Amino acid sequence: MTTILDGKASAKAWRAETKTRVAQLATERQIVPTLAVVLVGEDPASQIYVRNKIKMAKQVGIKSINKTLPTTATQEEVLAIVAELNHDPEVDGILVQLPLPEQINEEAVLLAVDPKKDVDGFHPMNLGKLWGGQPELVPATAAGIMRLLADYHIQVEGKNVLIIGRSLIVGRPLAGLFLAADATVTIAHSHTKNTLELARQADIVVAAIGQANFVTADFIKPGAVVIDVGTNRIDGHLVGDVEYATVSQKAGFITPVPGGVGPMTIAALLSQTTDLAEKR
Ligand SMILES: NC(=O)C1=CN([C@@H]2O[C@H](COP(=O)(O)OP(=O)(O)OC[C@H]3O[C@@H](n4cnc5c(N)ncnc54)[C@H](OP(=O)(O)O)[C@@H]3O)[C@@H](O)[C@H]2O)C=CC1
Ligand SMILES: Nc1nc(=O)c2c([nH]1)NC[C@@H]1CN(c3ccc(C(=O)N[C@@H](CCC(=O)O)C(=O)O)cc3)C=[N+]21
Repeated sequence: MTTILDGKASAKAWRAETKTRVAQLATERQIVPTLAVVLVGEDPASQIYVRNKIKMAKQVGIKSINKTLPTTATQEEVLAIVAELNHDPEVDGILVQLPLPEQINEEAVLLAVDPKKDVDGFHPMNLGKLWGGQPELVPATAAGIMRLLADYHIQVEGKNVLIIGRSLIVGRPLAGLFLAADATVTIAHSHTKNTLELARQADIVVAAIGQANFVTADFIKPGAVVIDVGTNRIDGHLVGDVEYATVSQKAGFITPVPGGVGPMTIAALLSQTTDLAEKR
């Protein structure tokens, strides 16, 4: 029997906790947690994220500020907006949607975000803290995945974890969190020669690749935990990186897409924005 890791339900419970904290900030300190989102261009996964994020923020009482720029925006324009948000005392968290269009230097933009407002945890200082074993501001997808595992009482300590994908948004920070939680972590990427063999030995497999149905039942040890981060649009449908129909027959636990990691990402972001507002 496979247990479906219901990210939608878990995220709902987490948002309810956040909502209580937001209400407390309003009554006790007249503070409204505020999240600023910078979106440059029209990346489809980013558009899904931004749309859901705005809706959920509203639901818990967090104020959203949206800065949307065309695909043709210059680096100076993006940096000017980041500087403005850094200096705005009402803004608790700043999130720059990735990927950025190619004319913009991603590293320079992420470095420009005030590390104290870096709600996405992408600033080198926050990534350094995470890799140093002292996580503070943690990328939302990674934080959301760890919370989902905890909600289902899935033990991480001593487990063999394979993360497929090494992006700044998902693979790298998640590896840092699993390591901090005492798992044995392997990261596979496009140069890895034996991803299939590595996956077959893993107790927990995380797919963060961006290719529909990449992970098939062949990859999975019976009873393993499968976390599907992929958000691929195929003929107007959202599908993950895992071939759900077959893998769900073999796995012990699996996240669906939609309704798995996505909602947890948003819940994590709202919780972390509230953490920052509490520190004002
Ligand atoms: N649900 C959510 O909350 C979120 C969902 N996503 C989704 O997750 C997916 C991944 O996103 P993101 O991490 O940003 O993607 P990136 O494109 O930045 O990274 C993809 C990673 O997959 C690796 N990869 C590509 N092909 C293979 C292969 N054949 N074997 C092993 N590894 C491979 C790449 O390796 P290399 O480094 O060598 O190129 C890279 O590290 C996307 O579908 C995205 O939309 C992303 C963030 C949050
Ligand atoms: N700086 C930055 N941080 C990110 O975390 C980031 C990013 N940039 N760029 C884009 C990717 C993608 N991403 C998603 C988050 C939630 C859903 C989500 O809510 N998914 C719902 C979709 C439901 C629907 O269909 O609307 C679900 O899976 O159930 C999707 C995608 C975050 N990313």
